[in-house]
Amino acid sequence: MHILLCTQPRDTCYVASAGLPDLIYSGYQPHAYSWDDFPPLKDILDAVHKMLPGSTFNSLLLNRYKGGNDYVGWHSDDEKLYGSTPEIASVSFGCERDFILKKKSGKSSQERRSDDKPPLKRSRKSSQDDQHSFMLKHGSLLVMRGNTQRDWLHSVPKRAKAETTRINLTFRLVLQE
Ligand SMILES: O=C(O)CCC(=O)C(=O)O
Ligand SMILES: [Fe+2]
Repeated sequence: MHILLCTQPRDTCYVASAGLPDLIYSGYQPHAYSWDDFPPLKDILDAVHKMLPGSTFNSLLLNRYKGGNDYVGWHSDDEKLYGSTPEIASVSFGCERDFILKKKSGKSSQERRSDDKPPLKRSRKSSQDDQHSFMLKHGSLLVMRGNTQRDWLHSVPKRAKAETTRINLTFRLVLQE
């Protein structure tokens, strides 16, 4: 008998308002907990709504990185249920970790240029504009919106020096039909 264990390289938990369509990402379909199960998370949601007037979030994907071996690989949060221009508010607590944004291939600032540079020059390795790194500190709020998920990948790579736990909360809006 073959047993296939699919585990993520960090701990996750999903919280969502009642009645939303199920979240399925990278082959996972997490159980949706209720906000009432976690009053402190509801308080943080209220604080985020106050910080970002005009934005609405109704779900939360929580990540726990227990140390530098825990990570999230390159991905974009472009699931259909978030619509074409998802807004994601990401709050971090605990150990500082690097958060890296990398432009998707075909979207690089050089490839997109419509000037008449020779093809050889144009196909050189991606420019510095195509990757950005942010150190996400305890208590920080990072917002991704617009075409970020369409045009960019992001990751939190392994870091040998990160010894303590980091908790990250990504608030999202699941659209309803
Ligand atoms: O931990 C982070 O800062 C990012 C988490 C993330 O990208 C995600 O939950 O989709
Ligand atoms: Fe993400």
